[in-house]
Amino acid sequence: MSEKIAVLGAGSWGSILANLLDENGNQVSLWSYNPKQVEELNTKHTNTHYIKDFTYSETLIAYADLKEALTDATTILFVVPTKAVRSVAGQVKAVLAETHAKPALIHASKGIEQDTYKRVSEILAEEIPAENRSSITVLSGPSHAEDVAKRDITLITAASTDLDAAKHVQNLFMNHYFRVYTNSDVIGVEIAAALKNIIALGTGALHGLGYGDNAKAALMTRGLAEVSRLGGSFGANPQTFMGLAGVGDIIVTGTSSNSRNWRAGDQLGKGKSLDEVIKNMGMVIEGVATTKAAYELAKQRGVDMPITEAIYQVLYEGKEIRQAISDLMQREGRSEF
Ligand SMILES: NC(=O)C1=CN([C@@H]2O[C@H](COP(=O)(O)OP(=O)(O)OC[C@H]3O[C@@H](n4cnc5c(N)ncnc54)[C@H](OP(=O)(O)O)[C@@H]3O)[C@@H](O)[C@H]2O)C=CC1
Ligand SMILES: O=C(CO)COP(=O)(O)O
Repeated sequence: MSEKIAVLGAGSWGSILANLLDENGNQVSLWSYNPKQVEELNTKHTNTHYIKDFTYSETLIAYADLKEALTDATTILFVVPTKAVRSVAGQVKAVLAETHAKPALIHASKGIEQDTYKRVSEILAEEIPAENRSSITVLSGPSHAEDVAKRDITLITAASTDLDAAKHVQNLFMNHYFRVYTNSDVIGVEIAAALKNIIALGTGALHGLGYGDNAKAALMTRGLAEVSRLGGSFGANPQTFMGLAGVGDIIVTGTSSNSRNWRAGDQLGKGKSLDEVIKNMGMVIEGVATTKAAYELAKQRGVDMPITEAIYQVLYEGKEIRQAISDLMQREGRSEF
C-alpha cells in the first residue's frame, strides 16, 4: 500500500516519522514553517538542530508552503507541538475547504491544550469538521525519535474510534523495526501520552538531585496511578494505562536522557531556573504546559493528583523541589489501591 502523505511539523518526531513513511514506500511531503529548515532538508537531507548525524531520504520533499505540501495528500499527519495544533489545523481546514479533499487525519502530539483542556484529537475535530476529513487516529507510545532514527525496535499504538482507520494507520507505519498495535481507547491513549511528560519532569528532577532507582520507580508507579485516575474520570479504559501509551511511555520518557522532559527535570534538579531550561532546550518540553493544564483539570474534576500538584507548585509557584518531595513523603499513610 502506498499513498501521498503530508507530515506537518518537521521537528525531531515529525521529520523521523516522515522518513519512516518514505522508507515504507509512500510519497511524503514534510511541511515546516521555517524556510531555512526546508532548504536544509531538501539540499543536505539533514535536520541538524533536531536530529544529529542522520541523513534523510532523498525522495522526502520538504515544503514551506502548506498548500503545496497538502496537494493530493490522502492522509495528513500532524506532529507540531500541542500549542500549535489549533492554528495549524485552522490553516489546513482553509486549504481543504478550497480543494474539496477529505483526507484521513493522524496526530502524534502529546499534550493537553491550555485553558480549554482539550485533547489533540478534540482540537482537530473542532478545527477540521467532518465534511473536510475522514477519520482521526492518534499515534502514541514509547518512541524516542533518536531510537527510530537508528531503526531500533519500536512498538507503538494507533488509537481511533474507527477501527478501520486504526488498521489503516497500522499498515502505513509497520515495518521490520516499527510495530503498531490498534486500540479503540482514544481518550486513554491521549491522556496517558500527555501526562507521562509530567512524570518524566519529576524523574528527571530526582536524577538531578541525586536520588536513586527506588525513588524514580516510586514516582513512575504512583504517577501512573494518578494519571489513570484522571483518565478514569473521563471514561478511559484502565487497560490502556498498562499498555504502550501508558506504562510503556512512562518507562521510556521517565528513564531516558533522550527525553526533553526528563532532561528539563534533570536541569531543574541541578538548580537551573525554568526559563533557562526552556531557553537552552531549543525544542518543545510539552510537560511544562501539560502540568498546568492537568493540575487545573484535576482540581476541576475533583481528582486527587498529588504528584502533578507538587510539580505544578515547583514549576509555577517557585516551591523548592526538596520541599515538594518532603511534603509528598509526609502525606498521611494510605492503602495502595
Ligand atoms: N521527539 C520525540 O521523540 C517524540 C515527540 N512526540 C511529540 O511530537 C510533538 C512534536 O514534538 P517534536 O517533533 O519532538 O518537537 P520539536 O521541538 O523537535 O519540533 C517541533 C517542530 O514544530 C515546529 N513548530 C513550533 N510551533 C509551530 C507552529 N506554530 N506552526 C508550525 N510549526 C511549529 C517547530 O519549529 P521551531 O522549533 O522553529 O519552533 C519544530 O520544527 C510533541 O507533542 C511531542 O510530545 C511524540 C513522540 C516522540
Ligand atoms: O514522547 C516521547 C517518547 O515517547 C518523547 O518525549 P520527550 O518529548 O520528553 O522527548
